[in-house]
Amino acid sequence: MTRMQVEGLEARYGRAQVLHGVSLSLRGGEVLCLMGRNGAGKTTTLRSVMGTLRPTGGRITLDGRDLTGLPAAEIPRAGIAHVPQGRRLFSDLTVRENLALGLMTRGADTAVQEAALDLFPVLRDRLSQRAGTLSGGEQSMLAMARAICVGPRVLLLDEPTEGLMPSAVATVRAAIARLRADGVAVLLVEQRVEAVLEVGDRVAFMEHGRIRADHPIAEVRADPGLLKRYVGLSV
Ligand SMILES: Nc1ncnc2c1ncn2[C@@H]1O[C@H](COP(=O)(O)OP(=O)(O)OP(=O)(O)O)[C@@H](O)[C@H]1O
Repeated sequence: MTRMQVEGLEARYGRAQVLHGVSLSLRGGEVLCLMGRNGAGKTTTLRSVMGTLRPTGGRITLDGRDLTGLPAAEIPRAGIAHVPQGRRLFSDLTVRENLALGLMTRGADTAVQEAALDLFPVLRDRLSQRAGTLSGGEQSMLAMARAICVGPRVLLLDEPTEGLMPSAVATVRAAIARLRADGVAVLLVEQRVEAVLEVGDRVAFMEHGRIRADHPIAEVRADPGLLKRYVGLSV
C-alpha cells in the first residue's frame, strides 16, 4: 500500500525560513487534511513536496524511494500529482490537450481519462474549448481532472473548492471520496470545516511552519477546541 513520508521538511523564501521541520505521513486510501491559519505554511508544504520550491532540509519518501531534491518534473512521474492554488492550466491549450499532458506524465491510458471525465462530466462537453476560456469553476475541475489523469498514488490538493458554487463543491468532494476509495493518498489543504469533517480521515494542524497536532477526524469532531485553537474557528 502507498505510503508517503515527509520528515523534518524545511523551506525558505530568500532569507525567511517558512517551514521548520514539517513531518507527516500519509497512506493510500486516506485523506489527510492540512489546516492552519493564513501564512502557517500549508501551501509551502505542498510546493516543497512537489519540488517547485526546493526544500533546504528534511526528507520526502514515497514507498521507500527518496524523492528529496529531485527536479520538479520528476515528482509527478514518481506518482505525486498536485492541484496548486491558481490551478496552473495551459490556458491556450484545449481541455483535451491539458488532459493529454496529464496522461503523458506517467503513460496512463485513456481509460484513466474516461474515469476523470466521469467524475467531472461538464468537461466532456468542452473537450475542444481552450482552458483559458472556461469558467473559474470549470478550470478548477479541469485542474483536478488533469491531476487524476496522471494516475497518481498521492494527490496534493490546495483548496480545491475555493470559489466554487455549491453544486461544484459537491462534485469535487465526490471526486475526493472516489480517489480515496481507489486507494489514492490525498493531502488536502482545506479551510472549510464542513468539508474536512465530510471527507477527511485525519487532520494535521499547522502553525508557524510546524505540524502542532495530528488527530483522527473523530477526535476533531469530539473536541471543537482543536479547531478553535489552530484555525480560530468556533463550530
Ligand atoms: N513567494 C514567496 N515569497 C516570500 N514569502 C512567501 C512566498 N510565498 C509565501 N510566503 C510566506 O510564507 C509564509 C507561508 O505561506 P503559505 O502560503 O505557505 O501559507 P498558507 O498556510 O498556505 O496560507 P494561506 O492559508 O493564506 O494560503 C507566509 O508568511 C507567506 O507570506
